[in-house]
Amino acid sequence: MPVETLEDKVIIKDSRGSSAEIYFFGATVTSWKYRGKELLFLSKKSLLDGTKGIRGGIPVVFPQFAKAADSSVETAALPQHGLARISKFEWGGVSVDNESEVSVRFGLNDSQVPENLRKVWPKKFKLIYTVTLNDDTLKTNLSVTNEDIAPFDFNVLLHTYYSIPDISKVSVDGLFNISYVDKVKNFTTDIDNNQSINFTQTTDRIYGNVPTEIIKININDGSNEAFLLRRTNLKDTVVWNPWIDNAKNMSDLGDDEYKQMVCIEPGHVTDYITLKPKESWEGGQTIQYVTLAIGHLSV
Ligand SMILES: O=P(O)(O)OC[C@H]1O[C@@H](O)[C@H](O)[C@@H](O)[C@@H]1O
Repeated sequence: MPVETLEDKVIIKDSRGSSAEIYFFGATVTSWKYRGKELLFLSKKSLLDGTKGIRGGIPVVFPQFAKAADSSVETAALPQHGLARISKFEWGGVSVDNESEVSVRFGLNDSQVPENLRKVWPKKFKLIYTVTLNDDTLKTNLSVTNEDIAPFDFNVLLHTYYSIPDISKVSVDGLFNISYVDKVKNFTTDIDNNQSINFTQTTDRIYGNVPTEIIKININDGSNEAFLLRRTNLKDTVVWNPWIDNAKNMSDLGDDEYKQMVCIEPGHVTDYITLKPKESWEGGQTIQYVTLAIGHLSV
């Protein structure tokens, strides 16, 4: 059975032994295993009972990234990272199931959103989230449709937590020379002139309008493993690691777990996408896990 639907989640398996698990709560992908090896981080302290957003995997951020800086925008009263990650999606069924690919869908419309959230952002919308597994590649794709009678604005972001052996052995390529807003330095704008990003302290950067085709997350422990991230219609990328002090202050992250995770989050967050009634927007990410020595990639 390549697709197993349980009460709280769906498990998909590909013919070569890769698998993924997706909770209905937030349509959060909580596990992606390449032939048995876990590639996504999920905190041991994460609640999975639908009372709080899941700490790990790939929470879907919609329609607001972080807290809105401008209190006059329509999404300003929503909680941090919006409503999708704390709403229960419905099962949309299997869309592809063949030798090379398994693809499943989840849906969310405004009537399924908790009442308190619907009150503060009373828009009619429909999300369709598609998760596709193909051996070493995971694709997550979101479509947003405006079912209201007036336009609305939204942010979107795929808050991907990669599982890593040690944060000191990770580097990220592909964001060199691109300006970013540094949340750690009071939202100042900066440009990194290091070829790769390395992690030695709290890192919380919003890279805007990233032209790079491939962002590469390298595991520098001699294993020659890397993730190749390709984005569709997601122009911005957030890079986040909470580091020691923030980890200690988070109830759903173990004190040392910051070492085992890095978030590389493709999204559209530096401004809002406006959708007119009946219009749809679509975007997503494709992540390939590579294990061979593939030499220097020019990214
Ligand atoms: O604790 P949350 O709401 O899941 O957010 C986690 C992090 O998410 C990142 O996307 C933000 O840039 C960080 O500022 C934030 O701390």
